[in-house]
Amino acid sequence: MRGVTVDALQDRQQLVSASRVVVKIGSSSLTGPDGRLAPERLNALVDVLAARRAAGGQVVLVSSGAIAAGLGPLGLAARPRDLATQQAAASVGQGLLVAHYTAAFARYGLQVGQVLLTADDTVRRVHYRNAHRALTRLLDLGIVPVINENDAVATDEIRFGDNDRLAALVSHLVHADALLLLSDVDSLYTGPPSRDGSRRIASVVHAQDLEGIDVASRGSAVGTGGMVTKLESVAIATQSGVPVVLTSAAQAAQALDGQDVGTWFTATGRRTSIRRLWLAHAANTRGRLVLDAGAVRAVLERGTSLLPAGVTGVEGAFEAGDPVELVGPDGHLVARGLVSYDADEVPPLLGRSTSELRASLGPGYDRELVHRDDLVLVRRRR
Ligand SMILES: Nc1ncnc2c1ncn2[C@@H]1O[C@H](COP(=O)(O)OP(=O)(O)O)[C@@H](O)[C@H]1O
Ligand SMILES: N[C@@H](CCC(=O)OP(=O)(O)O)C(=O)O
Repeated sequence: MRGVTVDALQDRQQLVSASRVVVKIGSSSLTGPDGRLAPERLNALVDVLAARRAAGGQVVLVSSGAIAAGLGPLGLAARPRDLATQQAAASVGQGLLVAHYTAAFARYGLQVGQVLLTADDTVRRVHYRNAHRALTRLLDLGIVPVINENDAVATDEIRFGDNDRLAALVSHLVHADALLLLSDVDSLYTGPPSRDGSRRIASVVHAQDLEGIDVASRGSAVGTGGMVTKLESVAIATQSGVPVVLTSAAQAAQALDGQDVGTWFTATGRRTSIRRLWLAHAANTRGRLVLDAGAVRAVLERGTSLLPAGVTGVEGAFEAGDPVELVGPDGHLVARGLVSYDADEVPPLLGRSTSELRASLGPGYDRELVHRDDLVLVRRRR
C-alpha cells in the first residue's frame, strides 16, 4: 500500500486545472433506501457541477437512474429483471430524470441537453463522428450534456448495461482531461467493502497495482456491474490518457478540488483508437473464428491481418462489422476483432489462399477476414 506523496497531490492538481471533466454518477448515488430516485441527492450533485461551471470548467454528466426513476410511476417495488420491463421503466424514468436535471441546473441559469447513446454510437465511425459533433457543439454553447445509455431501444448486442464503460468511452469522445466516477463507495477496496478484512486501497493506483484486487461481480441492489465495470472503465480511460478518480458522490466537490479523497488512477497511455479500446474491454462478441497454429503465430507474433487461409472453423450468426473472437486450435482466446464478412459467407472461404479466392469468386473476396487495424490481442492471465 502506498502513502500519499507530494507527487500524488500534484497529480491531483490535474483535476483542478482540467478544462473538461466527465462526471459519471451511478444509480446507487441517486436513489434512496427504497431504490427510487432521491431528488435531494441529484440536487446536491448539481450544486457541485454548477460550481465547477462557475469556475470556468466544462462538465459532461453521464447519469444513470432512468430505470430507478421509472419504478415509482410503474408501481414496481424493485429493479425489474427482464429486459422489456427495464426498457419500459427507463423510457418512463429518463424523461423524469432529465426534467429533474433541467430544473436543478436552471437554479444556476444553466441549460442541459439530453444525449442518449448506444455502444454503436461510441465506436462505429459515422456514429462516433456524429456524437462527437453534437457534444462539441453543446459544450461550445455552454450547455451541460446529460448522457445516458439509450436503454429503451438498446438490444443486448449493442447495450453496455452499465454506464461505467460508457463514461470512459464518452471521455474519449469529448477529449476529456479527467473522468470522475461517483458511486456509493468512497474508494476502491481490496475486496467488497461488506466483507470482513477489506481495506481501503491507497489513494493512488497505477495500472500494475490493480492485479490481485477482488471485485465482486455484482453491484448494489440498484446499480449494475459493481466494481468490475468500474475497473474496466478505469482501464479504458487510463489507457487512452485520461486519469480517473473513483469516489463517493458525497465527496465530489473535494475530488474536483484536488483533495486526497477516493482513489486516483494515473493515466498509463496516450490517446488510442476508440474501436480498439471497445474491442479490448467492452464489446459483446457475436461469434468465433478458429485459427490454425500458423495463423495464431502470425497474429500474435507478427501482428498480421487474419486471412481465410489460416481459419479452420466458424461459429455464430454475425454480420460484417460485428466483433468476433479469434481462438486457437485448442479453443483458447487469442484476440478480438471486427470481421469483414457475414457468417454465412465464411465457410466457402476457409483454408483458401487470397489469390485462389480472387480467381474463383472475384475481386473483393481477396480481403482479410479481420484487418489488423480492427484486431486487438487478448493477453492470457497467468
Ligand atoms: N473491491 C471493491 N471496492 C469497492 N467496492 C466494491 C468492491 N467490490 C465490490 N464493490 C461494490 O461495488 C458497488 C458499487 O457498484 P454499483 O452498485 O454498480 O454502483 P453504481 O450504481 O454507482 O454504478 C459498491 O456498493 C460495493 O459494494
Ligand atoms: N442506463 C441505466 C443505468 C444502468 C445502471 O444501473 O448503471 P450504474 O448504476 O451506473 O451501475 C439507467 O439509467 O437506469
